[in-house]
Amino acid sequence: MNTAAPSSSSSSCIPAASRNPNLNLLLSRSLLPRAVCSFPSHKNGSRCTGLQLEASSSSSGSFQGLPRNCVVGRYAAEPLGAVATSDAPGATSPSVVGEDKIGVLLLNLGGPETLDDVQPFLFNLFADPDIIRLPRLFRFLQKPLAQFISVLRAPKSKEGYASIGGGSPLRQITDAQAEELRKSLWAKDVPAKVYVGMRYWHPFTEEAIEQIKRDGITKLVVLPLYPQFSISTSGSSLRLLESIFREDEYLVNMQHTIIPSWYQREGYIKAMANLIEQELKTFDNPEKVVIFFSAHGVPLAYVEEAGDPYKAEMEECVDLIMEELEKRKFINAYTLAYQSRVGPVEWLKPYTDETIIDLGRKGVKSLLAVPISFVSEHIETLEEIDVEYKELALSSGIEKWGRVPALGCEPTFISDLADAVIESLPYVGAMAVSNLEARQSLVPLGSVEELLAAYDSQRRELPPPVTVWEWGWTKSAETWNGRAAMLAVLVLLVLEVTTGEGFLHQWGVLPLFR
Ligand SMILES: C=CC1=C(C)c2cc3[nH]c(cc4nc(cc5[nH]c(cc1n2)c(C)c5CCC(=O)O)C(CCC(=O)O)=C4C)c(C)c3C=C
Ligand SMILES: [Fe+2]
Repeated sequence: MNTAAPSSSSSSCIPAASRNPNLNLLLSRSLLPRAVCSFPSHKNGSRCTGLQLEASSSSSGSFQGLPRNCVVGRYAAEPLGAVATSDAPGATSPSVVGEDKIGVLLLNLGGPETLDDVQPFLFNLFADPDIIRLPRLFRFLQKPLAQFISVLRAPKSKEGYASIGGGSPLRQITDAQAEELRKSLWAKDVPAKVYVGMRYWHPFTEEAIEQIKRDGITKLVVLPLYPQFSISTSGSSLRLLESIFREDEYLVNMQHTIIPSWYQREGYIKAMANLIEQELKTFDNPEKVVIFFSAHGVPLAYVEEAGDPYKAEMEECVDLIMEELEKRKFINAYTLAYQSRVGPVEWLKPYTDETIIDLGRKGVKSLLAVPISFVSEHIETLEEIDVEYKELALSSGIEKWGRVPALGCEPTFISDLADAVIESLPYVGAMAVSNLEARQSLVPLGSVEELLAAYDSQRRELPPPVTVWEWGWTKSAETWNGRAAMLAVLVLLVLEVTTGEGFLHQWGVLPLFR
């Protein structure tokens, strides 16, 4: 039985110097031409032209099926001619390109570093209106609700983090990725400083921004470390960033650009295919292995009500990886499912656990799990996939189980991120000059709202992913009854938590969660 653990070498941080020299060919290549615009008004996947961001901001925000970021754009060829390397790699002073100091800000989720961090980390997560969006009238309940849910969930989450060594590895891995990216940029003659800004734990985005200001960065490339865009991940981080920028004179004047998603980049696709190929070869009969892509889920309402492009981007990403594998003569069966749902609302389907059981029932014997929505090892790869889903697979009739490691500092991947940064440099500060080509391709200063509006124009209320209460006969009645009941219960719970009195205390339930 093959129960091979993911090989650590591919996810460990290998010096940029050892990367494949052929990859330098990617340096001047544009973003994959295959990536088509699927803004709401372009449902047939036609290519973007002109002011897509503005055009889409007035549309309905409910776009099933195809919405994806318009990150195609042509690459304006000449920008790096002006780059002058003035520091040696490894120097600590901010990078200087001509008069400019270039910074790259990596945005990520963040994770609790100790078990004591778990509840406050969860509070930050649930206090985010892009994770739980309450009706306007009840916004004042966001923080008490976050407090309540985080206290309730903390014991289960702590168990998970305890089982992977007492905390999330995310900070360490993201720092290592930042360092490798810096080295790769320097090796490509782009001396830049790389910063890490987390959404829910240290180093917080605000801390990174303070450092960027202290370093006097004049041009900033913002790169969310999520390959696919979701309102709940990159969207949330970008919304926060824009609010920080708006309130700060220095930042308002600093030129920047944003790479909203990059799942379709050739280097990323190749890096994923490399890792999959490597793991496939550890099976006795690689051709019989079903490749099982498992992505972090989001509540269905994000896609169906708010227009989150996440599902469409995920599906396209899987197709691109499989096409790459086919080119390498791996014609395996494959499937995509969604994991890590929280609470009883409906999330994207099919669910990973149900799909594993189903595959076992259908007689599949070899399964290779591929985490697809995130580029670092984290609790959901190390605990949920490696322990829970593996056990489930083995008890469902699957005999051989393997798991592809997360990309981490895989050199092809890091080199491609560096290329993405370099390709974005011509667009830095593009809004200031209203450069149409730039607006078509990347997200310029001040345009985050426009980007989000493309998917999330009405900022609709989204059912909290963690609490639901439903009754009634029609769908609409159920929804409104559910919301009203849920809010009534929330008010009672908040009162109970804040006063220390109420039915849960009477029943002796609440102190259990303390
Ligand atoms: C693309 C990746 C992710 C999406 C989309 C996403 C949406 C999402 N997540 C929650 C709730 C939780 N997420 C938690 C941890 C967590 N989430 C992601 C990634 C995505 N989340 C990662 C990488 C991690 C792990 C970070 C780490 O510590 O290593 C947690 C905490 C862990 C737990 O208790 O299970 C929660 C809760 C929601 C509600 C959501 C979409 C609305
Ligand atoms: Fe999550």
